[in-house]
Amino acid sequence: MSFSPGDRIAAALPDDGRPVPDVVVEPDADHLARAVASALVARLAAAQAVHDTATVVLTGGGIGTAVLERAAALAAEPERERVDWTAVDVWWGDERFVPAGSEERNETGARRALLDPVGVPAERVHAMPASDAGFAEPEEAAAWYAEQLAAAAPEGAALPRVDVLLLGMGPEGHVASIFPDSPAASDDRLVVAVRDCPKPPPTRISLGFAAINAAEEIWLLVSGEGKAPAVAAALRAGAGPQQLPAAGVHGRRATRWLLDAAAAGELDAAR
Ligand SMILES: O=C(O)[C@H](O)[C@@H](O)[C@H](O)[C@H](O)COP(=O)(O)O
Repeated sequence: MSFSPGDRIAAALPDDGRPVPDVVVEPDADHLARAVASALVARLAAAQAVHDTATVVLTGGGIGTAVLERAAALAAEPERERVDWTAVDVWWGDERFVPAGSEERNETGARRALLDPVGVPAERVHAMPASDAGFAEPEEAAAWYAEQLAAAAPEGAALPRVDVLLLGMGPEGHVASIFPDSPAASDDRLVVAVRDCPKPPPTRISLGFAAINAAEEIWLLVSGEGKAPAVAAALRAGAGPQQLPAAGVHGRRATRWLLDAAAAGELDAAR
């Protein structure tokens, strides 16, 4: 059996005791970005219907930024389901420890693509610190961000409720800035400093697995055939999060792999 665009193949995946991930395949990157943007707006609107506010954790990366651009375009279409962007809290899964405003920062791209066009209020935009924000070391910046998360948590909880946490994935299976066989992959802190990162820039801040996996829903956005082997490996029973961080990602209620056909190209071999 092969997977066609639009197939939902969760039932075909191995059952090794993990929450069964939901896998959705779209024909190409453009369709993927549009589909994820629609789903994101609907999911945040649904969270607002229950809680008044919604919380999303953003990713950098090509497909992640394309999703934000598509979400901003939806906000300009009044007939679409609407999210109240003034009542959305925005956090990040990882960030490059470079000066504010740098094009290398995930924050810079997200502000341009979505946050500024739709008018998310400044007090709801929880950016990870830039390298010129007054922290001498990324470890201090990471500790500060963990404090911000704790301060936003409801009584009795360690973290705020995260409705959707978006992640990209690198071709070797990294998520956020947790790279294969890196110290961050076995660090149980909520937020970690990352040094000597194999993908430039070398110094970063990242949520750890403990914070990532506290999200209600995690959506992994993956496009392109270069990532097909890592997608298949992460969905194979027994994949280890140290060697393949994407395999260590499990949302509390849902883990959704949102793929284009090229990224899904080796899923047959995963079964
Ligand atoms: O800082 C980073 O490198 C990103 O946060 C990273 O996790 C990214 O999301 C993936 O590498 C996918 O990136 P692409 O979609 O651009 O391949």
